[in-house]
Amino acid sequence: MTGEPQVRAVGLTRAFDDRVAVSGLDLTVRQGRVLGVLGPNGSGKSTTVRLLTGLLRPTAGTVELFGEPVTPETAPRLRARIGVQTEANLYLRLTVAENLRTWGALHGLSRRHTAERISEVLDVVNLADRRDAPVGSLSKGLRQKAKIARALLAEPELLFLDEPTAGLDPASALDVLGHLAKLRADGRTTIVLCTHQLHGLEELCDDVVMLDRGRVVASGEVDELVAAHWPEREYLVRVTDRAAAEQAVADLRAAGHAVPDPEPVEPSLHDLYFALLQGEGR
Ligand SMILES: Nc1ncnc2c1ncn2[C@@H]1O[C@H](COP(=O)(O)OP(=O)(O)OP(=O)(O)O)[C@@H](O)[C@H]1O
Repeated sequence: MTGEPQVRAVGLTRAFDDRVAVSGLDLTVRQGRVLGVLGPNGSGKSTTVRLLTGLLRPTAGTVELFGEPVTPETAPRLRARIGVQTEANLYLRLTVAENLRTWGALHGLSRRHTAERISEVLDVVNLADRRDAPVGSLSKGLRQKAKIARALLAEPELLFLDEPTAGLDPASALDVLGHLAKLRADGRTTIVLCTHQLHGLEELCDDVVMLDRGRVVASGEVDELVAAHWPEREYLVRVTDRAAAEQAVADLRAAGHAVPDPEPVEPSLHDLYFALLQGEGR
C-alpha cells in the first residue's frame, strides 16, 4: 500500500436532527485502490459518499481529497477533479449525448475529445443506441447507465460510485464491473464505491469499510479480513462422473477426512439467463 492518500476522513460524523447517519468514520483510500463501502439499507453508505465528495457538510470530523481539506471554498475546485455518479440529476429534456457534451464542457474537455469520450463511455455502459434519445424517455436502468457514463466521461483520477450496478440488467452490470476492473488494473484511477450488492465485487475491491447503523464494524484489506476470519481453506474438485466422485469421497474418508456426500451442481437461473439472452451456451 504505497500510493498517496487520495481520500482521507477522520472522525467523520453526520446527524440529521437526532438521527446519527454516520458516526466517527476514519478511512484512507490510497492512489489506485478500490474501496468498497458496504452495509445494509440505511447503514450510512450514501451519506458517507456525499460527505466524502463535499456534497454534504459533516456535523463533526474532516475530509481531505488529494491531501487538501474539503471546505465550502475548496469543494468546487476539488470536485472538478472527481467523477461522482450520484451528483445532480441529468437534464431530462436533453438527449444522452447532449447531457454528456454539457458535462464535457463543464470539465473543460475539448469538443473533439468529448465526442471521442462520449462514444467510449456509451460503449462501456451499452447505451450507444440511445445516444440521441431524450433522457426523460429512458427507463430507470438506462438513466442509471447514463449517470455512470457521465461519471466516467472526463476520466477522473478519483471516482465515486453509489450502487453502480443497481437497476442494471445482469449483462450490463457485468460490463460496468468489467470496465471498473480495467480501470483498477491500469492503476491510474482511485475508486470509492458503495453498495449492498456484493456479487461481482469481491474481485474488484482492494479494501472495504463495513458499516452498520452508521458505525464501522470492520475495515481493512479484503484479503487480510477474509484470512483473519477464515484461516482454513476448503478445496473444490469438479468431476462429471458420479461414480468417480463417490470413489474419491470414499478414498478421502478411508484416509480419515470428514467429507460430505458429493452433490450435483445444478446450472442456476443466472446461467439460464445468459444462455437464453446473451447467446452463451447455445
Ligand atoms: N437528508 C436526510 N434527512 C434525514 N435523514 C437522512 C437523510 N439522508 C439520510 N438519512 C438517514 O441516514 C441514515 C443513513 O442513510 P443512507 O442513505 O446513508 O444509507 P445507505 O446505507 O446508503 O442506505 P441504502 O442502502 O438504503 O441506500 C438512514 O437512517 C437515513 O434515513
